[in-house]
Amino acid sequence: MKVHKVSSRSQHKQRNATKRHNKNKWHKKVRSLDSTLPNTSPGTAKLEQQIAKSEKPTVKRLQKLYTKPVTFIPKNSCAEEEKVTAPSVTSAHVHTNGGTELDDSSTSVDSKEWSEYANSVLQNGKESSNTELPDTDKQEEDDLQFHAHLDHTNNRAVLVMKPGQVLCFRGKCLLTCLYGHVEVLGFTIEEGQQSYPLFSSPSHCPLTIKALGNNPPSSKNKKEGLLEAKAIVRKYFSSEPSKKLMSEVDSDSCVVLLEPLDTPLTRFLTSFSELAEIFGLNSKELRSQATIYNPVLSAMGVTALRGPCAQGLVTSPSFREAISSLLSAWAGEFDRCPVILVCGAKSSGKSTFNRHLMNSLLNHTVSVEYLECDLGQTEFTPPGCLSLCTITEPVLGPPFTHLRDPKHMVYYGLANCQADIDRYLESLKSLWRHVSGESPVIINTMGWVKGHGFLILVDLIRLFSITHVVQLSYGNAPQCQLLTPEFLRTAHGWQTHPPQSTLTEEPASHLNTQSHVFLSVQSEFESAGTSGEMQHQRSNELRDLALLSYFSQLQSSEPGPIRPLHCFIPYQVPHSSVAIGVMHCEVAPNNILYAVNASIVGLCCLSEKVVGRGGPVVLSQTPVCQCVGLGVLRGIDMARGLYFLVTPVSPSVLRHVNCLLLGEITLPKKMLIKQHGVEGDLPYVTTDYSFEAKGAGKIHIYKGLTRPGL
Ligand SMILES: Nc1ncnc2c1ncn2[C@@H]1O[C@H](COP(=O)(O)OP(=O)(O)OP(=O)(O)O)[C@@H](O)[C@H]1O
Repeated sequence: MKVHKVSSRSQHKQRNATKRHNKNKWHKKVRSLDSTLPNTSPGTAKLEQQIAKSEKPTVKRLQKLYTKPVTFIPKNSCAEEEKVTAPSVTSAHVHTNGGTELDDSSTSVDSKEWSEYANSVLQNGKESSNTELPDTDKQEEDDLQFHAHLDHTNNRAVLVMKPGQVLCFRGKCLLTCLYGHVEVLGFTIEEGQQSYPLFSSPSHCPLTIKALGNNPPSSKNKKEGLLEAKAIVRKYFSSEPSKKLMSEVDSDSCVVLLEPLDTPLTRFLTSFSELAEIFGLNSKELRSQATIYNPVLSAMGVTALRGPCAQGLVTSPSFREAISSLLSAWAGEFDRCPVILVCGAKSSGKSTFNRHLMNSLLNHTVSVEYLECDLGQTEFTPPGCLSLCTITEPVLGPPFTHLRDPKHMVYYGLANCQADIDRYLESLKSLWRHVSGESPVIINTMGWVKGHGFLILVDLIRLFSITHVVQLSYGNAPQCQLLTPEFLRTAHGWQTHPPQSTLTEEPASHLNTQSHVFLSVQSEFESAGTSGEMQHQRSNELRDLALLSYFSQLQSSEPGPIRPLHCFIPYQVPHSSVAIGVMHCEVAPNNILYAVNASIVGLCCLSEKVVGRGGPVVLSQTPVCQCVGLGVLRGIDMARGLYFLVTPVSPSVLRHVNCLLLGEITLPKKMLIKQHGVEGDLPYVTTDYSFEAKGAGKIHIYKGLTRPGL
């Protein structure tokens, strides 16, 4: 897209445009002002350390938010179900494949392919059904049997699990607990609760559903429990479920409903050929034929795993102890809510620990606050953003499946903070001012634990009055000095110094002199400390996934064709109403529009009013201000003095945006190279390329090659 030089004529026209749009500078379908949007935080936020001493929320995690209604099944649907169920596989196959129960109702999803696959699994499997198994093997084989029954009419399946049974899987589905309770990534899902989306992607370790059985102190006896469980299973089928399935139901069973999961996000991601298997198996699982043949689960989008690939989350004793003492810290008496900082070297398992901790806390409280300090591997926002989120729902998948609207966010614009540590810390301080102090706070940190990265950790502990430090390590020696209270007494940070130190630059009263509880966690999972090498595991791929996830919000919630970026009607905003700034490098003011065009920009709110004199308003310094989301500046009209911007941010919030910040976070190449439904030349992409062109850049394709010497 062309960017013209600013001319006085265009400036004049643009002044008129500004007048016309004086009130609604964001022109599209601007609705009423959202009065709930808080004011911009000033650039140099003063540190507010003390969280008010406050009451713990007495409400436990909401239960019975809504019970999933049992779908009405028309009377004649039995006949229909019978029609689609043609037995094609004998039960002998089922047992020899070590773990699949094939109810007769499930055979419609069976096929020759499946039978062949089943046989191939059989050859690699351990035993056949008529071989005498030692008791432990029998137990194992038994545990691998997933008793699931498919309801064709409603395209859903009921799975009966016995207490302690674990289903480790790849794929995605919607899970509702119908009877008993199950645990997924630390979160307990009980009968009567809402449905939860589960995503198990090869980008991360597989998810597991663990049956916890029924609550023992029940008012019902065993027999009543059994009858209740059976009645629940029956309710979900139009005809009597198979005898085999019913015989598995017991008073202490767990009964879950599984449904396929299809959302704008999953449709958008899988529309890219490279991401077609984003919820499939990883190469190791494929190679080791780690799947359990179960057509009912497969029909719901779930592939059960077995053997070494079915370990799921590995929790070492220190991992479990840390979680348990943090839960006790929340349950016990305290003057201040626990503020938990989780740190460790790259790929030591910080984010996974955080997810487990967050979910475990959500079993006991309605919300957890999450301060994101990791610019590269963000949990709830696009990369390059620092944020404070209030989390009320469990996170049951990788970050790109659970982006949330943050309570407050600052766009830093880079995937690491080395270039400007002070701006990084000022941004975090400005976010910290919005911590409520009524919920436990989890602080996620970067994997940069050496040199300046380590000094930043020391600062964070002091600045945010951390009550608990969880430090993850792997191997025989810790990757950096342990951040114990004793060490903190004399340690220097980037901005802070030990309180007694004569070198201190800030008054000691501003610093946390309280001590923290130190919890050391030894990560014992196989790949601890090694960056993911498999597809979808590399940091840059995960960042792209987060961005794709963010922009998937533009897609329609109804199934239909995927729409490329240029198909969305852009907002138009006058040059003079929004300031523009480049954060990651020096760009001459004359070239700034070349730089921002066709780029991702942070949509930010400056506290002072932006009034231009016609032409673009260029910032000379990078402000620390609130960011409400990201957008793609898809065009600039110099003649009319307008920016054209595509964003999923709602118009009511956009009205507060008066600053566009450009950083180093770029659009995923996939979004430019694979534009759906475009015939002929792809917008923004050319092969007729001149290195001389201003604002142009070559698309680098990452081939996953390791640099020599690494
Ligand atoms: N306890 C665990 N058991 C099994 N796998 C794990 C465990 N913890 C982490 N992993 C896996 O290791 C990889 C890296 O984990 P994670 O993203 O949690 O590490 P991190 O320290 O947050 O990484 P980064 O420094 O890049 O942010 C992921 O694939 C994750 O699924």
